[in-house]
Amino acid sequence: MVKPGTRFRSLVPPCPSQKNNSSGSSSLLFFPLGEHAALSCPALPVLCFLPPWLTPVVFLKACELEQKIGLETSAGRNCPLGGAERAPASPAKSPGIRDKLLLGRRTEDLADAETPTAILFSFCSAEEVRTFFQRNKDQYLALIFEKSDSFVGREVALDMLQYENVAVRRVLSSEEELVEKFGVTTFPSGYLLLRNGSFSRLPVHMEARSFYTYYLRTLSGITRGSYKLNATADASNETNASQPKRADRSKVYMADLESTLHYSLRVEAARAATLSGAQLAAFKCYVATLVKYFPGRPCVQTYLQNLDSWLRNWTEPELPRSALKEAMKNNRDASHPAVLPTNVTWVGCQGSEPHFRGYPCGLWTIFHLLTIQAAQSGPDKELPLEVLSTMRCYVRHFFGCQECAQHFEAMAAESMDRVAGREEAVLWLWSHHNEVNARLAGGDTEDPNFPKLQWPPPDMCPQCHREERGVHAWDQPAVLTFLKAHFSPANIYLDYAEADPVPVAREGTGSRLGTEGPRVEREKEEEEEEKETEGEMRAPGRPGSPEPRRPSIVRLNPKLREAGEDIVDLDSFSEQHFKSQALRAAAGRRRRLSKRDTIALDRAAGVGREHRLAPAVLVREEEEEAGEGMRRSPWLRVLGLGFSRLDISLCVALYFLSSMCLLGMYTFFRLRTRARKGRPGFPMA
Ligand SMILES: Cc1cc2nc3c(=O)[nH]c(=O)nc-3n(C[C@H](O)[C@H](O)[C@H](O)COP(=O)(O)OP(=O)(O)OC[C@H]3O[C@@H](n4cnc5c(N)ncnc54)[C@H](O)[C@@H]3O)c2cc1C
Repeated sequence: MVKPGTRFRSLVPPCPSQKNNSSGSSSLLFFPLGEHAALSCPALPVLCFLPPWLTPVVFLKACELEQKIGLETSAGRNCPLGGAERAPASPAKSPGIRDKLLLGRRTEDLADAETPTAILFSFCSAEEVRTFFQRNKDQYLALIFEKSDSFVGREVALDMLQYENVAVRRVLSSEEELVEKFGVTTFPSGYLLLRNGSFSRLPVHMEARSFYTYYLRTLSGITRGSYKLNATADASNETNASQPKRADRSKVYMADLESTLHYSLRVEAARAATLSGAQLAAFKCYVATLVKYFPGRPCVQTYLQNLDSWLRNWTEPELPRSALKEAMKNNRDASHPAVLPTNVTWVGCQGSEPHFRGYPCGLWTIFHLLTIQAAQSGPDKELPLEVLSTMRCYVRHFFGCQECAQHFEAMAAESMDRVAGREEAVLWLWSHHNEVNARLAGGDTEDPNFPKLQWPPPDMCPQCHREERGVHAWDQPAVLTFLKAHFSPANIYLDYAEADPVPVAREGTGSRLGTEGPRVEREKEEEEEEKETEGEMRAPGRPGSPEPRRPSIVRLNPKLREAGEDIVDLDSFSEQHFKSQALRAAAGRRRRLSKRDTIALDRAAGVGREHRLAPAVLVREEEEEAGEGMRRSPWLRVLGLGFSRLDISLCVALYFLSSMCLLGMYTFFRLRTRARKGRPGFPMA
């Protein structure tokens, strides 16, 4: 449970300015190996040609010298601004050797100016800005104007490294030409340049890292590298059957909620041939909670009430699917029609491709909605776990993604029981959903158009976010207020929902319930019902598709799995992005971007849930393989030099050759001297 005052952990190493004993080099842990090795010590190639006994001395001297040169260069020769603007090097903020080599230099002065390392540890000049779009294909250039002791620019650059079409550069406050050109008056402040030369200030609520990063990531055309590849690979054989719908993410859509209910009740829960024991109890509990708290249209509420009473009357230990199916049919002819639409239409939960989002998104939305409704309709301390326990039971017994269910169960087992009030339950679900978001962010199954953010993002709820000495923190009372408004019946919209079979009654559900979709023929509906509940279960959001829907699971970050319950990792995105970039760089082309780590949610009816771990394991293995270079042998880690295996092998080979060469020369001269000594002298004349 998120307790008041919980600190939200940042996985990106804290700014050196906030650390007391930082070496400042920890952020380099995840650098791509190539750069890492190259930066470890520039003397490496020289060392390879030295005989072993000279190595340590020369190595240390060379590194020392290089370090000095780096600093002197940045202080004077290359930097027209002089030493004044050099990045600080106080002992508390002292950067590591690699940082020192670059810190404070202009990006353009560096031979490897376009590498992440160069970008992060240097600053941008007017000339670089002028020629940027000629040299780069990016659509946007974000400039973070800041003072030399600020780290915001570097942090934002770091956060955005894996994103394409946008570049981030820091500009120092002393770069007069640029400061004047952009009319910068506050530091830090961010500006966005476009290819056509126009620019504007980043419209953020707060001049802080998370606000900049969030804004940049949501710009149109910004993609994460891997997704571009994914999309290209998929483009040829994927067709999105459903029409894209206009959705506003600040709204909740009835079409999503009803589609989710239909799928969960008639497909997911009715998958087993019979329901009994805990499974039957979980189902009854789910329906009863829906009746109590789901703010549905009257026909849907009647439907749920009828089903609930029918279930209450069912006293047999086993409930066969055929009986349940019959009980779950719509009844349009009754004086109070009981109808739960059978068409599946995703609006707010629509993915950019059919295999993204959809049902799991709808399920989260339903349960958030239920926790909020429960919090607003009873004494706070009364049955605080009512909705959360229902969700836990539903997920455990019915949710088609078994691995997801296991993760959720683990989270629930750890802290759900400690929830003592209904509002706390709302926040528990919110924070744990964010934990899941953090774990899945950057994974292959994340919809590129809907990146997994810590929710609500700053533009949806600026007052929910705070920065305390550069570290992100949530304002929980503000979050609660926001959640209550977002998941309120007044914010549920009827766009694309099936026409209400009882139009008169619609008035009761509020003015938001306005627009309507075409009414589905009853026969067609019944046909669909049959299709949905029998035989092969089809994908929601993909009508007629022969393929089962495959919502997917992303492998877990074990580090995050270990994380305590109270921690919400806002910055885990950056960490994950950065790490995955390092892994990609190390693995080169080997990485298969994929649906390989996806598992099928839906399986043949009656079989229940299936759990395919193999693909996830494969990916994990692949990831381990990719990260091999990072897991160096202990003595190398102790040295902390960042040599790759290739470096070491080359060195060993060259050491061996040079030693052999020396030995050969020694033997040759020795033999020659001996031969000379032994040879009789020329007879004297
Ligand atoms: C219980 C459960 C466990 C899951 N576990 C896994 C798993 O282990 N691995 C896996 O690959 N997938 C898992 N999923 C699926 C995954 O969480 C997403 O639902 C899915 O990837 C679709 O993501 P989405 O982008 O639509 O957003 P979702 O995460 O599904 O969110 C849906 C909507 O809820 C809102 N929202 C987002 N975050 C919050 C929040 N913190 N609080 C309140 N509202 C929020 C947003 O409006 C968002 O559009 C799980 C789903 C559920 C329901």
